[in-house]
Amino acid sequence: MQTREFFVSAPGKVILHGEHSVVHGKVALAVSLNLRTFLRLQSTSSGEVHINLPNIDTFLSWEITALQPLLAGCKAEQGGVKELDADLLKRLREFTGISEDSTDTRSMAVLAFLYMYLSVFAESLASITVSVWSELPTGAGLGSSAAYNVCLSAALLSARGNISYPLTPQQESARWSKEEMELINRWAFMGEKIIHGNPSVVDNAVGTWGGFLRYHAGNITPLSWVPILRILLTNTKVPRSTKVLVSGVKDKINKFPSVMKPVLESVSAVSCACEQTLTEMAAHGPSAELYNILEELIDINQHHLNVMGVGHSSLDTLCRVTLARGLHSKLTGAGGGETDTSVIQSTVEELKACGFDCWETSIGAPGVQQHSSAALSQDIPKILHSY
Ligand SMILES: Nc1ncnc2c1ncn2[C@@H]1O[C@H](COP(=O)(O)OP(=O)(O)O)[C@@H](O)[C@H]1O
Ligand SMILES: C[C@@](O)(CCOP(=O)(O)O)CC(=O)O
Ligand SMILES: [Mg+2]
Repeated sequence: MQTREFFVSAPGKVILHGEHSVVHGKVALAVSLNLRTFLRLQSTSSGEVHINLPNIDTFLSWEITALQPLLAGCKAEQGGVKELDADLLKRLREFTGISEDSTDTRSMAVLAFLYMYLSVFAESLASITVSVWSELPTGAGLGSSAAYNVCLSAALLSARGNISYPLTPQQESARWSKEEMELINRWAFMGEKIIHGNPSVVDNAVGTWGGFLRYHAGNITPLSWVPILRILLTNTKVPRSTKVLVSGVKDKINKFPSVMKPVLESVSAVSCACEQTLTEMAAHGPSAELYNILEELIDINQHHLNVMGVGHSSLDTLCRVTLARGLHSKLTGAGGGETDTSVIQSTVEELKACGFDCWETSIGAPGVQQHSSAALSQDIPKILHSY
């Protein structure tokens, strides 16, 4: 390992349309958020691996000699990671005592970290300390798991020497090459598989590449012509697990295939209609009529998501409150919408009175990056250094 300490970050995401149906091969439109997860990796000589996850109050360490036996029989990945190593995952579950049906926040984060660390460093386990802190709420549908996995993947692969450290001494932030980012994305997907069970690739793709993406059946197309959308994010703070929701939708499709398949198809059509409307806005300028179409599509999609069984009474409250002020909302894994200025403040106040967290954020942030410590707001290195 060449560098003693370095920092990386990756953004969260909002899915405009296509959550859940994307898992079943349909079109999704997603955009990165200007809310990021930050990771500090430090090489040490302690003979231990430390992970500090202050957002979820988790601080753990292991002796490398205790981890080494878990690798018995494992082949080191030569960069072409495609499938989860089920045997390694099983040994890790036994070692950590994390059962297969666990969706516990801490357990999932620890399992994803240990799996990636052991796989990437299989040839020679290194003493490192990894600290991760995020601006994203955890488990609120904003892709915190993907931002976490993308950061882990980028940092571990760099530290292992599988990809470069792109930052030069003159730079504040830098990105990896296309090939390196593809590798980051593939390893991040392994982490998503551990946390989500059956993820699409959308969240880790947005965390890796950033910007606005169209995703369909393995093909990622960046969209560069999107008009400015103001997104009012609302976190209803109702705890839920993506893994459980995704598997619930699958059960529903299996139980009522002829009812549910047209719903997935319709969501896909909503994504395409939204994409077409955004293209028209970019070509001819936004108009009230086009914004109206975007709003109607949001309402239609939210109804479809309710049909899939991933709604919640708190989301119904949110939609009711915002609609009373002429705003249209849908969940994004769990929440999103679009707006006009004077109405926002009063809507935010009313949503906060319902017990929800609410904030406006910008979209289209860059994907995974390496940063100099000086380039980060002072608070972030301070938080990451304090563990
Ligand atoms: N900052 C973080 N620190 C530690 N673990 C995290 C962090 N952010 C996300 N995670 C992991 O990701 C999980 C949340 O993933 P998920 O249920 O997919 O929700 P979402 O991705 O919408 O936030 C958490 O339970 C935790 O295991
Ligand atoms: C529901 C889904 O479409 C998005 C999940 O997003 P999040 O983890 O809830 O932020 C699942 C997926 O695409 O893997
Ligand atoms: Mg997630």
